[in-house]
Amino acid sequence: MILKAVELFGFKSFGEKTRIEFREGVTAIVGPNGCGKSNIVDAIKWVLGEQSTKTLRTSSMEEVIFNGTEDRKPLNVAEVTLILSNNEGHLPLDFDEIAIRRRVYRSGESEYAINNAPVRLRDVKELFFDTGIGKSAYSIMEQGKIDQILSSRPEDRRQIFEEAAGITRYRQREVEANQKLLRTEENMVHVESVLREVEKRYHALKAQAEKVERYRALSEEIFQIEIKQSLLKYRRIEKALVRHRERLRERQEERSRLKEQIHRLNDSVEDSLDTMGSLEHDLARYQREVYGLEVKRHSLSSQMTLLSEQISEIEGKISTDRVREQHLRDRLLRIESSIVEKEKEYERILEERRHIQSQIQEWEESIAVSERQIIAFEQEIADSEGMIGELEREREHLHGELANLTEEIVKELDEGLKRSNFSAKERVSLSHALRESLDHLLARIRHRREILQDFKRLGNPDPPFEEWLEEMARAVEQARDLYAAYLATEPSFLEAFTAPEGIITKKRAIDNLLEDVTKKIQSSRERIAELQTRIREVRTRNEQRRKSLEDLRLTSTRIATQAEALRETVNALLRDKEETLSLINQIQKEVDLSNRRLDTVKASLHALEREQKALLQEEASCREKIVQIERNIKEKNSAISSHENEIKQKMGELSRLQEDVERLQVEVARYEEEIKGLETYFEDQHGRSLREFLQMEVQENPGDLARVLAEKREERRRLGNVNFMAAEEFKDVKDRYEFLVSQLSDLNKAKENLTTVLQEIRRESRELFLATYEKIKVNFHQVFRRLFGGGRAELKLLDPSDPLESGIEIFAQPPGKKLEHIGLLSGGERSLTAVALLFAIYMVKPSPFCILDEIDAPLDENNIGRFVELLREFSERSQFIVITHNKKTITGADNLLGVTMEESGISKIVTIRLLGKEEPSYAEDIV
Ligand SMILES: Nc1ncnc2c1ncn2[C@@H]1O[C@H](COP(=O)(O)OP(=O)(O)OP(=O)(O)O)[C@@H](O)[C@H]1O
Repeated sequence: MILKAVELFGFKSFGEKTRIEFREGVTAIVGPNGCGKSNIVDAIKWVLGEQSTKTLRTSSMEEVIFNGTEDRKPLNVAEVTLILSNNEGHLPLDFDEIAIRRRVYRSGESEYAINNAPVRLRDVKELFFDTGIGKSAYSIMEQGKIDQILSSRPEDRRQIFEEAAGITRYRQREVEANQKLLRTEENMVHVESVLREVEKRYHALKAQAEKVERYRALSEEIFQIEIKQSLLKYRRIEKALVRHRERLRERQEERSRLKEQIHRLNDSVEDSLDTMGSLEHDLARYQREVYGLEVKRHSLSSQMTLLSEQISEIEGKISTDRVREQHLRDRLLRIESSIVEKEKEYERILEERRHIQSQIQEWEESIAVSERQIIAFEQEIADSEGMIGELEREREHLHGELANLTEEIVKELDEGLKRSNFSAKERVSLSHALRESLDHLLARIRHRREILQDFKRLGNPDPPFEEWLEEMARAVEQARDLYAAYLATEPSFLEAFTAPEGIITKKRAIDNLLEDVTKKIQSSRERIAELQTRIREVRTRNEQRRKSLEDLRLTSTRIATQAEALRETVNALLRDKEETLSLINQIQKEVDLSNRRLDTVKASLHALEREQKALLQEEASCREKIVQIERNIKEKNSAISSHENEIKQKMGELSRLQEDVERLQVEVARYEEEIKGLETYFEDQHGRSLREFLQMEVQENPGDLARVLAEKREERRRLGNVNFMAAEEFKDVKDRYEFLVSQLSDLNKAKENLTTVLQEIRRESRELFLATYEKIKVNFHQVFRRLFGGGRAELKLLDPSDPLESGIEIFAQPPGKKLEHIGLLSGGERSLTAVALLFAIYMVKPSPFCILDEIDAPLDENNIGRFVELLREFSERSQFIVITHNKKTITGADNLLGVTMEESGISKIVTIRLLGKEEPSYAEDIV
């Protein structure tokens, strides 16, 4: 984390909006006295939550707002923003850059914001817990702070040690826990005092409530006994009522049953009289029926004889028809087999005809193809003849051109020869001379060879070669001269003749064209002759095809006639078949008809037989019924007289029952009236219905109940006056009392928890503090020796038994001096000692950035050197912003910021980066 920038507006001398950018390493802020350097430090402290006006060097918080100058009006708001880079996550916020802003208005309103979101001062403080940064931490060191470190009160030094130990957070938690503990104890005291009050009332009301309780219990018991007494009476009457009702119901049922029986007997007598009437009527009817049935039976017998004769006649006709039908079926089989035969023959002929037809079609198609071929050949002949005409016209034209060209060649040749003085005579004589010379040379060579052979034969070893060669060379020279003279006679213009664009070349081209044209004419004529031969051939073939076609057509016609005749034969056979089939059908119909008639006649005969049988049965049954009816009439007569006797007896019984029923009805009404009276009395007495308690069981006897009731009533009377409100009041007080007791117990538990937490915090704080303190102690001695070039320094806990409260004493022994309490050191020595302590702390817990405001002022040249060296060393780990007037410190810085007051009373920032290189003179001026 580094401090990237500070933006100020309206803060002290920064009346204009100013942004001060910081970089890593050591930055020196320089400028004349009173130009506003320390105001920058104040601004940073202010944003970090400084509330002390003394530390801010003002008398009130509004004084930090720009007060105006002679030329500028005062402002109403002061605002400072710190911009920190949080790439390494030192601060517990998930942002790479954090902007913390504080604003104060003249009205006194103040506000904080982190990344533009409004926050509380507490949030800002918590953000920097244990980072070494903060209004009272060690990241900002100024003369006042040096004094604080070295002040005579050892307790004041503790804070920076605690910050380095990282126990600020624990301190905060401890304070909070202590506050909570205090609040808990206060609450306990309060709860206890209220509880005491409530407890007194609780006991007083408890006794009254118990009396009310007893009174209510007795009343309830009395009520219960009274219910039981009433229930016993109620049940007694009810029992009698039920018994009487049951008896009444029995008598009524008996009466109904008797009435029913009498009614049934009357009905039965009436039914018997009705039955008698109908029986006599039936008897007469059956006697008439028997007579009728005898007559019917005789007529049926004569009909049945007639039908049997008809059946024999029909059966004879059916057998004759069946013989006829068989004859016809044999004939039909014969006809069908000849139809199949003829159909096959017909199919074969048709197949043959189809075959011939397809042949005819093929011949016709090939004749048509040949005709088209002839037409194509004739067309090609016509085209070739047209082309021959054109070629002949071209040949004629080329002949004309050739004649003209030949004339031109002759003319040009003559002119060329004339121009070149060509002499044919001279050329011929030179060619003769050349030939002669060469012949002469050849003859000489042959001659010398013969001489050489003679020399060899004669054995003369030395022929005159030199002489011969001399002679030969002369002869060759002569021939060469002649040849040169011959070449000189050749006319030079001939070359132009034979050149590619020369006239001879043109002639050759025309010759070639003529040859081409002649060849083309020749080949076209050959093609015409060939085509004519092919046309003749094709026509001859077509003639033969036409003849074959004619034969095929004749055969086809003949086959068609045969097919027609066969079709006729088949049709005749089919007609014959139809006729035979219809005859067979007719016979079958007749047979069916005869069969149906036979069935009908047989059915009629059977029906008559059945009818005859039925008549016999009916006659028998009628006779049986007559006997039965006569017996029934007798029985009915005796039943009627018995029923009439029974009715008389039952009527006597019925009048006795009627008297019983009327008496019981009077009894039941009396018991019902008694129950109603009991219920009304109970309701009047208790305001509740007795019916609510009908299910209740009563074990006791009436005597016991009466005795207990008298006792309970006496006890209740003895209770005297009762405060019925006491019970309700007691309930409220009891709830409150119990609530307070439970609260007190909760508070006790909370107190115990807080005490444990506090012990834990103190234990951890103590361990952390001691570990850090020991490290700082060792570092302090080492850094001191470096800064002083020797000597000794020590830290001491004033009360080692309570390190969290103990003051810290500093002892220092500069080289060559005695170990002394720091109060006795010189100003410079004190500053150097404080710086040593500061760096010793940094070694344990480096603060991410550190601001030193003129802490080098009291140091001499030697000490400044060592201070700057240490500063540079530590700048590897932390960012240092140093306000200084010292040139050595300035020279040791990486960056320079100048503060000026170009306009009186308004601070302005000038950035000077490379001191002594880019703008040395300006830096010097500012310093
Ligand atoms: N509220 C304010 N409005 C305007 N100017 C103010 C206000 N408060 C302080 N100043 C001016 O700020 C200046 C003091 O600035 P500061 O103490 O930062 O100077 P410095 O550069 O640290 O000086 P030195 O080097 O002497 O310590 C004074 O001129 C004072 O008038």
